[in-house]
Amino acid sequence: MSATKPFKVLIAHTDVPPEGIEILKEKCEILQVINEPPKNRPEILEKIKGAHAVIWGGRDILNAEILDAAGPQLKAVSTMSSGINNVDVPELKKRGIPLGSTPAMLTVAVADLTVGLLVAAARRFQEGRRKIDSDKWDKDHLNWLLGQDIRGSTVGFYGFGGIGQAVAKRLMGFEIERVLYTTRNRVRQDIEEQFNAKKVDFDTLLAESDFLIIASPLTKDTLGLFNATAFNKMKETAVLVNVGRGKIVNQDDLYEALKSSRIFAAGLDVMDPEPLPSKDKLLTLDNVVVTPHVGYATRRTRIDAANLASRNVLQGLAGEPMLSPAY
Ligand SMILES: O=CC(=O)O
Repeated sequence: MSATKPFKVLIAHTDVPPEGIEILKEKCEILQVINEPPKNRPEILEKIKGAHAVIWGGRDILNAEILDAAGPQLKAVSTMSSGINNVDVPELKKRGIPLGSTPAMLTVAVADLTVGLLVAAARRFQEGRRKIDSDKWDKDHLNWLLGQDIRGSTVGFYGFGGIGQAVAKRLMGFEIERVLYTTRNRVRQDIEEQFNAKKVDFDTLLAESDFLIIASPLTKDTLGLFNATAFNKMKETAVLVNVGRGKIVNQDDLYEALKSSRIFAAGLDVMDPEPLPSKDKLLTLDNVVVTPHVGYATRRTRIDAANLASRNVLQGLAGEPMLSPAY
């Protein structure tokens, strides 16, 4: 009976899989948001009153307005994401509220999609599809639609955490030659050995990568980092893949670099803005493959993320450190 349960937890998104939040039921009364975003904001503000914890499933902003509406008894928040750039972290910290996130649960699905984008961009999927659509399938020229080889290539990672390493693991099966990475801290030696990986500075990463994968969070240091200056240092045959955040790339500069064939192609799961308008100039290009930020959109990933978010908030409610703290 809900009256006997000590805690109230708000599930602030309609699509959180019930299997993932099952473990909350023993100790918590579950309040579920029913409306879809963005119409759910007033509903969240109403339902969060008196909640002890919240699972923040969507990409809308969790800020002081939400925390004020909840009240001082709020003890734990968890996202179901890797990125937490939609959360006002200083505000949560100021109030002493622990925040959990679920990066480890997303790694496999995002890594799979990253490899998909890399192959699609390298092998010109978008252009090929457009040729078919416009009855321009050319069967007479041997050099038609030649792509970039993955075998024997140097793959560069901007950000070489869980996702980057999972991508590298998958790409070993494609017989890549070596891995370069740029991160603040060097990864463990055994990981470097496993992938024949070497930490390099940003300019070396740009100059030597055949495939350059952005798998890092958006911070003030990464905002707009991949701009014209960066693209001008890359190989003309290089393929850029972004599964981090759209704003890490200066998209106008990327458009110019792709249009002028300064770089070969790009595969993007993240863009700026999101949703990307259907009339965006980027979509006019043949050498860009886009997916609508679906890196972690698999059924199992969603369940696993909801489950970890639930365990995070249960820990927070018990006054224990979260299993996957965001800070
Ligand atoms: O992009 C997805 C996430 O940050 O979880």
